Amino acid sequence: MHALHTLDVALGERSYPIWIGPGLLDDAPRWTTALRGRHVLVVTNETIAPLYLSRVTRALGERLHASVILPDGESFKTLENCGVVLDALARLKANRDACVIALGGGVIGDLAGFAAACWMRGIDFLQIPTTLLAQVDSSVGGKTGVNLPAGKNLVGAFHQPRAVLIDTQTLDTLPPREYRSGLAEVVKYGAIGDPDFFTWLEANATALLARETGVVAEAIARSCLHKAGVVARDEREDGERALLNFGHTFGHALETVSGYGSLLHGEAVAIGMVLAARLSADLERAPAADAERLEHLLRALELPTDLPGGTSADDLLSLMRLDKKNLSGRLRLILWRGIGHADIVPDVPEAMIRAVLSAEAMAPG
Ligand SMILES: NC(=O)c1ccc[n+]([C@@H]2O[C@H](COP(=O)([O-])OP(=O)(O)OC[C@H]3O[C@@H](n4cnc5c(N)ncnc54)[C@H](O)[C@@H]3O)[C@@H](O)[C@H]2O)c1
Ligand SMILES: O=C(O)C(=O)C[C@@H](O)[C@H](O)[C@H](O)COP(=O)(O)O
Ligand SMILES: [Zn+2]
Repeated sequence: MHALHTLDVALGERSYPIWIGPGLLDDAPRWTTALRGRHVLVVTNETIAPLYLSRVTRALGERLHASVILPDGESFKTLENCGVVLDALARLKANRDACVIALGGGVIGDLAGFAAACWMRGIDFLQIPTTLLAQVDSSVGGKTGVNLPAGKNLVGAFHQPRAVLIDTQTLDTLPPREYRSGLAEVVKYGAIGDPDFFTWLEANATALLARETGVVAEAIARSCLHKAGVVARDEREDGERALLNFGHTFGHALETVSGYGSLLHGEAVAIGMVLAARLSADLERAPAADAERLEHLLRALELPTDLPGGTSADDLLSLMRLDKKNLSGRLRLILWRGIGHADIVPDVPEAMIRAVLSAEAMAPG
């Protein structure tokens, strides 16, 4: 057993706790303090509901509550399903002191959080993340939203949760591929800002893959600490927060061309980080050896590092032009100076991006 760990996302009056520990779902006296009013809507999906929903609803006691159980998958992170959640809030007659509980991975967290941001112009929400990816990244920081066919997360709002409850035992039921997908975002924190953490990840790759409890708990806590710090300093991505998008300009384009189906978010980010590192080396901003070290760590964690066969550079570039970091039609990418140091780089020549995509598409295996 590992102790409860509490972190804080410091945002003045809107500060909130991140509770991390095993079995926290059953610690209702702690997490129900985040619920202010009578009405509670739990949003989850058809995979998670049979595993964890009853433990959440049991804790709600006398409150007026209802649940929305969505179909499972990235392709359901849509405006239409946001509407399904809003309709459920209407049926519940939820007032402005109601709370939406997001019980699930990043898809549920982003969508339920966006519905909470929209209902009556913004009500509380509580994040109960059940994937590694959601525990280390998406549940913290208040980026909520949905996809459009034209691109990832193109519609959304910044809306912070009231609290984040990370029950590390929920990872026991998470499929291996989903678990590995979360490791990509963990590697990201080391890659962009914490060389010591990167070295720690290299040393603990086998233990992480084997899901050794203490090592996983430490990876979660260090990731949340990094993200909470960035969010506290730059909540709305006016500067530093954009670094958390390392690998995402490529990654989001890959997810979109794959039709939000074949590649998981973390897998797309892993490939995207390798592309960003190689591009940085091509631009002589970073040592090529660091790109190789990143690739090596991702491979050790059994994550993909190559573009899927048949990916069109033109299709990816066209999607990258709609990335939210771009300004006045100009691409802005997150590149790096090597392990632990990332930068926002405007005006990266498209020919260089095309070259890295084409070299990658032609590489063997
Ligand atoms: N808001 C942010 O800051 C942020 C950050 C990173 C990613 N994201 C978004 O998060 C999404 C990806 O999140 P994800 O990787 O959690 O994917 P996901 O939400 O699709 O969950 C992955 C899979 O695991 C299943 N699952 C969840 N918890 C489980 C459990 N405990 N046991 C068994 N199965 C379980 C889900 O049903 C799903 O099939 C993407 O849409 C991405 O854009 C958002
Ligand atoms: O919290 C952030 O800021 C991030 O960029 C975290 C990313 O891992 C995450 O995938 C996020 O949803 C991407 O944001 P977007 O602004 O590019 O949609
Ligand atoms: Zn991400």
